[in-house]
Amino acid sequence: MTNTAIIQFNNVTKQYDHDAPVLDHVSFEIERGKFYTLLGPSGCGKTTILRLIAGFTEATSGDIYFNGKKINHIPANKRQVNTVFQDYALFPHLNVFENVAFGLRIKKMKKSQVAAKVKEALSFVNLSGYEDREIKEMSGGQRQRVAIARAIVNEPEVILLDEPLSALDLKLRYQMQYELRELQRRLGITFIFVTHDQEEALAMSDEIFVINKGRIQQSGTPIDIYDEPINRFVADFIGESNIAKATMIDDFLVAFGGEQFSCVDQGMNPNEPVEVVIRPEDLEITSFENGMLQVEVNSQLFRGVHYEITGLDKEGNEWLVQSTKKAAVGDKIGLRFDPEAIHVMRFNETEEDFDRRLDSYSEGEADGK
Ligand SMILES: Nc1ncnc2c1ncn2[C@@H]1O[C@H](COP(=O)(O)OP(=O)(O)OP(=O)(O)O)[C@@H](O)[C@H]1O
Repeated sequence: MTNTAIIQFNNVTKQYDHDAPVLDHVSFEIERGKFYTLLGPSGCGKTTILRLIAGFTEATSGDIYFNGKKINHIPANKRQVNTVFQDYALFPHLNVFENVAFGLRIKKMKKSQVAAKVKEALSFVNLSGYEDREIKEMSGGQRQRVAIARAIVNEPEVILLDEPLSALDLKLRYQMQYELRELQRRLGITFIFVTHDQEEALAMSDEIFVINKGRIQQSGTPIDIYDEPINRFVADFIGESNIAKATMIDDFLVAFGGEQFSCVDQGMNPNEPVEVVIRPEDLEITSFENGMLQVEVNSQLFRGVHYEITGLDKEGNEWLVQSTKKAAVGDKIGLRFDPEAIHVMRFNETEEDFDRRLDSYSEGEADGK
């Protein structure tokens, strides 16, 4: 475990009854003081990870550590963790002050200290002066802030946020994304945020875990995950992508769309079937003759800042391009791209498989193979 790791999952599996596991041998580390996002489609196991960290449920197998100590059987109220729920779970019959003070009162803190801490927490979320308001008199965004104040007032080491922005309209959602990110920076507490919205994850996080079917597919910074998706699921889930079936002819040479291209990837088997990703913004439109790939335009949409054009290559792959250039349906155009824009992926490889593959190369080198 690294020095800064605050939470560690070691081969954690969670299974209900005899169903397939909801989490399947999940291992990861959470470093102190960063903003993490668990990103994945509905039912992939995001909330289950939060519940295991909070102590609302126990792992079927595997170990969970907090600050280096195993916490598998430590009850929720003994953990240095607070949760902000999707529906905020505020007490409707209590005013803002009492909602925030609730946890401190349970701890039997002195009245004067409670008042000072609640005041500070409310000022952190820009709600100073709202102490006496009823919850029903607060807007969605304000309720959200009360829920956050209630979590931070306990001074936890980690705050878990389960889709906390999903009930807000788009404009407020953007504002709260900004506020939450700023708040995390100011407090320096570790935030673990759950969402199924990839844009939200890219905008807010230091680190993202992309999860599918109970397994972490990839973890990394937003830029790593966007630029270097490890498999089709991640490439597809994070932003718009062009994904095509391809053949890795040799190191640095890949074939797709009926042509061969230089690329920066290596270390696969000769003629291994793979998939390639090229982001739409990395494709440039040129004349048919000058195209590295030649396509026939089959759709065009004006999106305000650019046109979104799709075209089919001679193998029938569809390529989406974002361009300020116009092209009409039926036009034959060429596409150009840099070798770095081509990203080669092995079929269904997850991060763990990838790491194992890298290890096996270095072991091979050490053996002199
Ligand atoms: N108490 C339970 N008993 C049986 N199955 C459960 C239980 N809780 C969750 N599950 C199942 O575990 C799977 C993962 O659920 P989880 O809530 O972790 O997903 P999620 O990624 O947070 O989804 P969402 O975005 O829809 O909240 C789902 O298939 C769900 O039906």
